[in-house]
Formats: sequence, structure tokens, C-alpha cells
Amino acid sequence: MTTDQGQDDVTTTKALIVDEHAAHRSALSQLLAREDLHVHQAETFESASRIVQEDHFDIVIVDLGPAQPRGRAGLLLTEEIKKRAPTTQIVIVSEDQSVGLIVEAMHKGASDYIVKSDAFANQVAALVRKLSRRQSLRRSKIVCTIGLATDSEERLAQLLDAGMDVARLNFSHGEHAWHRLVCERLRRLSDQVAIMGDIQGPKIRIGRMQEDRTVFLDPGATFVLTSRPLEGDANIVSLDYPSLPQEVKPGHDLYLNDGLVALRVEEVIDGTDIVTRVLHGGPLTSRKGINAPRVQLSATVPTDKDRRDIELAVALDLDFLAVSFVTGAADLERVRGVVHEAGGHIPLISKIERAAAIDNYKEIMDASDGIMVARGDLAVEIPTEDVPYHQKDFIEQCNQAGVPVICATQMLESMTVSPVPTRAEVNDVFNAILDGADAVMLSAESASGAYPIETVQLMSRIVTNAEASLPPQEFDIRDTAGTPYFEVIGHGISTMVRHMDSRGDHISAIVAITREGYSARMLAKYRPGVPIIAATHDPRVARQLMLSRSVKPMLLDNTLADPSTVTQMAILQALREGRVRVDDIVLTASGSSWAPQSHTNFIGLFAVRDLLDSAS
Ligand SMILES: Nc1ncnc2c1ncn2[C@@H]1O[C@H](COP(=O)(O)OP(=O)(O)OP(=O)(O)O)[C@@H](O)[C@H]1O
Ligand SMILES: CC(=O)C(=O)O
Repeated sequence: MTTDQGQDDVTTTKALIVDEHAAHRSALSQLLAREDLHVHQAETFESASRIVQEDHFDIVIVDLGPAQPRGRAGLLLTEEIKKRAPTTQIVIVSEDQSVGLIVEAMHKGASDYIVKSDAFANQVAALVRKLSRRQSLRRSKIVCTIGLATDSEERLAQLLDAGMDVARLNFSHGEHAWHRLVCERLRRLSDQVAIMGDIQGPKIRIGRMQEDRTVFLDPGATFVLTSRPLEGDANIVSLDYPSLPQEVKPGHDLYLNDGLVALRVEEVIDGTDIVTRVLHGGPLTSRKGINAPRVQLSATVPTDKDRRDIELAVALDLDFLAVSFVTGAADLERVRGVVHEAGGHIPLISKIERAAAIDNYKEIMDASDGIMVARGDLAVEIPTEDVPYHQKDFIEQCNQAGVPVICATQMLESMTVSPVPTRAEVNDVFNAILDGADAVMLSAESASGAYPIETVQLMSRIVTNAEASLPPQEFDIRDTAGTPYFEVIGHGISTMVRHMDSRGDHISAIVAITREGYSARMLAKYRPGVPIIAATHDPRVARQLMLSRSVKPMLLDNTLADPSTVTQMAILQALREGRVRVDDIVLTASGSSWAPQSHTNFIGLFAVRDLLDSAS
């Protein structure tokens, strides 16, 4: 049986089910078809062996059957497929839960082993969904703004397959019901994707144009911004910030639509209407933003709207909250207060988009859980040619401090209308990774563009290429002077990776056991140049690590145990999930059971094979 042939290349994962029971095959096929997989079936190992010689499968599910020697034949099939197609993921299903058989299956190359129970078909389907989002080699992260172009379940699934790590919901657009719906869809599709809410802050926007038309402002024309409610046209439009007429003065310049349109204030009439002259004309649509760089605005973050949006963010248990128009640490203090009042705890990402934020950058960074270089507004608030210098400087300071940093806006802007970006845009994404950004972000490209999936796929390829050009150790190992003494562990692990490399013994991953995510971030700060598998029991911590470069969160499927057992279980789980291989050498970082209050204080060095041998 084959599902609908997909229209594009993001829905072509192929799976083969090998099971002697027709009823089991058909039940599982139906479940997998819902995951948009192309599903084939084989009744016997012999027919499966023939099918895999003729066709490539991404995933093969092998039911070992009730007893030996059938099980043995299934393991031989596993070995044969792995030899022929090493990238094929094999899931073994069996009633036999003996450790010896499980270990042997892993040795033969199985990615996972599911013990048959009443719910096994659902378990297999969930695992296959996970495996089909192929383990990406990319270490830096991709943030996608969700909008009307991508809010369907189908599109969201395609964004995930294409490489979205964090979904951004911009509270400047859309009703609460819409944000709630998108969140529910995302959570249904993935327990790993992080969701970031973005509060508007004291951003001034124009109101609606009549029938949401696009109007054109001609240079030299008069244009009025009014606090009176009305539907806009090419002569006048309303404002969503009623005190602006009191706060501007003749001679002030106002920029609309990310600076595409510039207006000079001539006079204010009746305390409500700002009469302006159009300096640079251009198109204008409903709800576009206004920047007033020289105006001392009285509004601060959080606004009343922000408070309502924060309550929603807490109710939806969002993983990050981006805070617009931050000017100092006090703004973050107030936002944090509102988050706590609403009964939540959400890491805050400060958006750097005001001139004042540049002056107060250090205090903002120290008070933030992450930084976003929000180049859209920043390039209007300060001279556009000054932005690249600040981008590099902010990223460098974040890297030094171990604070995750996102580079945002217009990264592949031309792909909103074209399947091919400009050469300069490709360079921009590449260079942001060389600068050291943990994540790169898409705005209109993924929210309202014509090619959202293609844009994410391309961004992922550019990022992977950029990472390949980085030196194996991204930095000269940083000094730990001035940091807490336990950060020496992060420094030490990075040094060990480098030393092992110089001997020709490559470390393939660091497995870090992390309760609150701190140790994984601390390891990432020293940019060891290999994936950090952050093993945690807390799904929220796992999602909040999605923003940090090199950190690959892994939700532990075992229950709490002492730290050394958790480390062993974590390596075995990483092996089952295809994150490490049998021949790999891994470093581990964890706490100890006899100093449970301490931070990470144990480093381990393991050959994965030894661990398997001792478990058998
Ligand atoms: N929830 C949404 N619904 C509809 N369109 C959206 C949504 N989110 C974003 N968009 C569209 O994508 C464009 C770019 O998204 P982005 O989040 O950068 O918004 P913005 O309005 O430019 O700004 P800001 O980030 O300053 O709030 C928006 O101008 C809007 O047209
Ligand atoms: C992302 C955003 O808000 C900006 O670039 O202005």
C-alpha cells in the first residue's frame, strides 16, 4: 500500500513494514499513512529482502515474530539492510524483552527496539515520526515566524521537517484564538519544537486602510496621522498610540513600513492630527509600524496589550518570550514581574532595536536569557550602515557570556516572492553563523511568503555549509577567569575534545545530563565543535535548549535514577535514537550522587561499544 504520492520532496519518507500478520500490517500502515509516509508492506523476511534490494527505504519496521529461529532471521535481515543501506533506520518490534536480544539487535544496527504491548502500534508510529524528522547535522538553530502562509497542520509539519527548531508567534498580529490554535497544532506535531511568543512593546502602528487596500504615498504630498479612529487612505490614517501627537514636534522625522516611507512633521492640529510632508514615498498597508527615532516616547514595555499577551503566553506554557523595544534592565524586571504575576516562568529574549538598547547593552544582556538582533527596527532607529558593526559586537558579547543570540530580519527576504534568494542574502545567513549567532530567524519569509518551506530548507543548507567552514574548535578556548569555578568543566571538556582530535581520536558527541539546562548551556559556551546531547527528564528544559548552538536536547525516557546510571541510560538512548553510533567515543558531563547539591562535577570518557558489551 502506498499513501498519496507527495507533491514535493518534503513528504517522501519511505517506510517498509515487515510482519507476518496482515491485520497488524494494515493497522500500522494506516497509522503511518497519517504521518504522510509512503508505506510498503512485506509478509516474510525473504520478500522484504527482495524489496530492499530494489528500492531504498528510510525506515524499516521489522516484527521479529513470536519465537526463535524466526527472530534470528529478522536480525539477519537487519544486518543485511544496514550493510546495503547504512542510512536506513531499522525499528525492531518483538514480544521478547531479554536484554541480550535487545543488545544484539543494536549491534546489528537497529535504531530502536519496541517491546510489543497493547499500545505498540501507536508507539511505533510516534517513533517513526521522530525518525523521519531526520537527525540533522546542523548545529545552529532556525527560528520561523508563523503566519497565515504556514498555520495549517500540514504546513507546520513541513516546516518541522524542513528544519524549524523554534516557532515564533508575533503577538503584533493575529487574535489570541489564532495563537492558541497554532500552539495546539505545534504541540500535537512535536514535543521538541520550542515556541517563542513575541510581545509588541511600545511599537506604534498605523490603523487599518479602507478594505485593507495598499495605498501609495507620493513624495512631497501631505499625509496626516491621527489619533481619531477612521479607515485610512492616501491622505490620512489612524494611529494606535493616542499620545503621539503630544510627543512629536515639527521637524521630527517618522518612518513607516520599516523605513520604506519617511515623513517630516510640519504641525500638530487639535492635539490629535499630525500633519506631515512625505519625504520618501512608497506603498503602505494596514497595521504597518512607525518608528520615531528622535522622539522621547512616554510608553514603556510592557503595555496593556503586552500584559494580556503575557497572560496568554503563560497559559500556553510558551518556551520563550521575546520582548520588543527594550531600553534597559528595568524593562525586563517589569516584564518578568508580569510573567510571575500570571503564575509563569518564561525565559526572556531581549530584542535589540532601539538606540538606547545599544547604550545599555551590557546590563540588558546580563538581565536576559537570550538576545535577538532585531535588524528591522534597529536599521530605522540608527543609521542602517551602523547595523553590521553592532550585529557582530552583540553576537561576540553574547558568545563571551554564553547567552544565546538570534540574528533576525530580512535574512532571505526576497524569497517572500521568489524561489531564489539574492546572492547577498545567502552571504548574510552564512556570515551570521561565522559571526557566532546561535540561531537565524525568518519573518515574512515563513509567515506570509510564497515559498516558506523552500526558504527553511535553503536556510538549513546555508547554515550547514557555514558550520562546515568553521574551524573544528570554533574559538580559541576561552579563559574562565571571572566565571564560577565549576565553569572549568565546560572549558575542560572543550580542551579534551581538541586534544582527542589532535591524537586522531574523534569525539563524536558530549552527553550532558542536565536538570535545568544550565550545564548544557555552560558546555555550549565553550563551543566544543561537536554536538552536545543534553539529556533531561524535563520536556520544558529540553525545548528551552533548542535555541543554543550545538545543543541537541534529548528527553530521557527512563525514570529518575542515580547520576551514573542516568548517564549510562542516556548513552544507550542516544544510540537507539541514532544520535551516536556503536563505534563512537563520547564525553559525558553529569553531577554525582554523593554531592547532589553541586553543579556538574563529573566528566566521563566512553567508547559506546564498551558500554553495550557491559550491558549485554
Ligand atoms: N500572525 C500573523 N498573521 C498574519 N501575518 C503575519 C503574522 N505574523 C507575521 N505576519 C506577516 O509577516 C510580516 C513579517 O513578520 P514580523 O513578525 O517580522 O512582523 P513585523 O510587523 O514586521 O514586525 P515586528 O517584528 O517589528 O513586530 C508581517 O509584517 C506580517 O505581514
Ligand atoms: C524582528 C523584529 O522585530 C525586527 O527586526 O524589528
